[in-house]
Order: sequence, then structure tokens, then C-alpha cells
Amino acid sequence: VYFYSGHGNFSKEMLRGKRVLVTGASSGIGEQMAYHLARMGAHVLLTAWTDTKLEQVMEKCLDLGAASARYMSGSMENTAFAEEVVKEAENTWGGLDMLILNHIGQTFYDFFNGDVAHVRKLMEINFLSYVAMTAAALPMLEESKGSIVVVSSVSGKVASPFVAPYSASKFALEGFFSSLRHEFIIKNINVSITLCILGYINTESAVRAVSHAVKLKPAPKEECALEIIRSGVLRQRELHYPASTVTTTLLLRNLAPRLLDSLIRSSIQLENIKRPPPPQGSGH
Ligand SMILES: NC(=O)C1=CN([C@@H]2O[C@H](COP(=O)(O)OP(=O)(O)OC[C@H]3O[C@@H](n4cnc5c(N)ncnc54)[C@H](OP(=O)(O)O)[C@@H]3O)[C@@H](O)[C@H]2O)C=CC1
Ligand SMILES: C[C@H](CCC(=O)NCCS(=O)(=O)O)[C@H]1CC[C@H]2[C@@H]3C(=O)C[C@@H]4C[C@H](O)CC[C@]4(C)[C@H]3CC[C@]12C
Repeated sequence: VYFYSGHGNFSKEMLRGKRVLVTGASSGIGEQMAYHLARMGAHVLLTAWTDTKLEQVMEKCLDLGAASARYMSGSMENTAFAEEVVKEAENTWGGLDMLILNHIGQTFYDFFNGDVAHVRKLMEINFLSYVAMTAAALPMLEESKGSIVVVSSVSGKVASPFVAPYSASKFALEGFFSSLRHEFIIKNINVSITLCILGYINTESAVRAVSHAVKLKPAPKEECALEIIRSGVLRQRELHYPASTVTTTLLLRNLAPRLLDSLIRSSIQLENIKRPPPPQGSGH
């Protein structure tokens, strides 16, 4: 059973005929969300970078029972493309019920190397495109009293080493969407915002990037994807998945931050992180 900030009865029937836009849908958690939504009979619009992968996911969605399935490939580094995807939903469906913001740009699990351009690029892909899609989709979501689902991470709540650019983009999501949620309540805008705080998940790209260093056992992407959809449909404020590690981490963050920091560092095989050369002329 996974922790929710609220409670409610979820039925897969709730998604039947619903119009759902999923980003980062060509692999990993996004791909699994697409398949769950298809099994539930939703209309899906899938987006990611690589169209060959997207086409395969779309075909499988149709086989699994999607009410309809379409895709658009392109880079979310360009907010114009982000807005085009939302326009496609409007042109295709005349509206939108759920916006699932999930994609991330390629990054590294390593010491920050001073590459400011990489930080800027990741802020564009992982944060600004989420803002652009939300702004473009809001009129449709207000009309449908729909939901915004923001896929984030423990990295967006608690600092860890070796993920500085990625973590910055996830913290930005927390600040922006939590503030926006206040404004929706003040303005009586009936659009829910669900922040999904995820721990380590067994997607190919995550395992490829960190399995040499992160001692933790990753949680299953299929179950993670279903919990994200469930929390969005139930209009939960936050999803913590897996609840055991995420909720404990957040409790420790407030109660014993130094202990948490040392536990985080001890959960990493530091000897497997290649160390950068010392700065020129350094005394040590
Ligand atoms: N896996 C994990 O351990 C965790 C994941 N999360 C979050 O879950 C979400 C999904 O992660 P995960 O499934 O592992 O990621 P994957 O690497 O499996 O998928 C990333 C997706 O983003 C797309 N993408 C990459 N670059 C771009 C770009 N420039 N423009 C548009 N789309 C792009 C990829 O498309 P393509 O393949 O075509 O390039 C792919 O569909 C992310 O928000 C991540 O932060 C949070 C905590 C833990
Ligand atoms: C380094 C991972 C990102 C890999 C990548 O570049 N994917 C891009 C998509 S592409 O290949 O298609 O271009 C990180 C993705 C998820 C991170 C993990 C996470 O968010 C949960 C933990 C958070 C904690 O603060 C640090 C450890 C994490 C396991 C963290 C590690 C880095 C990721 C796997």
C-alpha cells in the first residue's frame, strides 16, 4: 500500500474515454503509464524525443485497448515544441483531462564539473517545458476540471551528491507547482496538481546511470506508473513512491538533517564514483 496525502476509491473505469497527454512516454515510467492508460481505455497523446520508440509504444497502446493513441516527437528543450504538443491535444480532442509531465533530459550521476550550459539545458528540459505546457493547457484543464501530474523525485526535496543539475530542476518543480496550487485554490480554479516524489525506480536509463554506485534496490517501474496515475485521478496533493523510503527520508529531513545527510552518503559506493582531477595548483 502506498502513502497518499489523501484517500479515495480508485477505479480503472475512471480513465475510460479520458484525454491524457503523457510526456517522456517512449521509455521507462512514461512508457508504462501509457500502457496502463491504454488498458483503462483512455485517449492518449504521447510525446518524447525519438519517434521510432514512440511509434512502437503507440502501436502497443492500441493493442492494449486505448480509445485512441497518437504521438508527437521533438525536443522539450524548445518550449515552442512543448506548446505545439498541447495544441495537438486541442486540435485532436477539443480538450484535455490530464496532463502528465514526466520527461527529463540526459544528465550524469557525477561531481558537478562546472558546466553551466548543462544546468541551463536541464532547466529548460526538466522545468521550463513543464511550465510552458501547463500555461498552454490550463484553459482546457479549467474547462474539464482536470489534473496536472508532475513527476518529480526525492532529489527535488532532499539534497544528494552527484545530481546537482538534475536536483536543481526538480526543486524548481516543487517551488513552481506548489505555489501554483495555492493560486488555484485562491482563484477557485478546480484543477488538481499532484507532485509525484519518487525514489529509485528500475528504469533502464536510471539503472544504467547509477547501479555501479547506488546500493539501494530500485522499485518496479510498472507499479510506480500505476501509482502515479492513481494519485492523479484521486487528485492527491503528493505521491510518495516507494512510500517506505520516501516518507522516511522526508521525516528525517526535518527531524535529523545531519543524520540523513550521512545516511545518503553511506548509501553510495563512493569508491565507484570517478574523482575529478584536483584543481590546478591545489595544495592538496
Ligand atoms: N528512474 C528513477 O529512478 C527515477 C525517475 N524519476 C522521474 O521519473 C521520470 C521518468 O524517469 P525515467 O522513466 O527513469 O526516464 P527515462 O530515461 O526512462 O525516460 C526519459 C524520457 O524523456 C524523454 N526525453 C529525454 N530527453 C528529452 C528531450 N530533450 N525532449 C523530450 N523528451 C525527452 C525520453 O525520450 P527519448 O528516449 O525518445 O529520448 C524518454 O521518453 C523523470 O521525471 C524522472 O526524474 C524520479 C525519481 C527516480
Ligand atoms: C542519472 C539519472 C538520469 C539518467 C538520464 O540521463 N536519463 C535521461 C533520459 S534519456 O537517457 O532518455 O535522455 C537520474 C534519473 C533519476 C535519478 C534518481 C532519482 O531521482 C531518485 C534518487 C534521488 C536521490 O536524490 C539520488 C539518487 C536517485 C536514485 C537518483 C539518481 C540519478 C537518477 C537515476
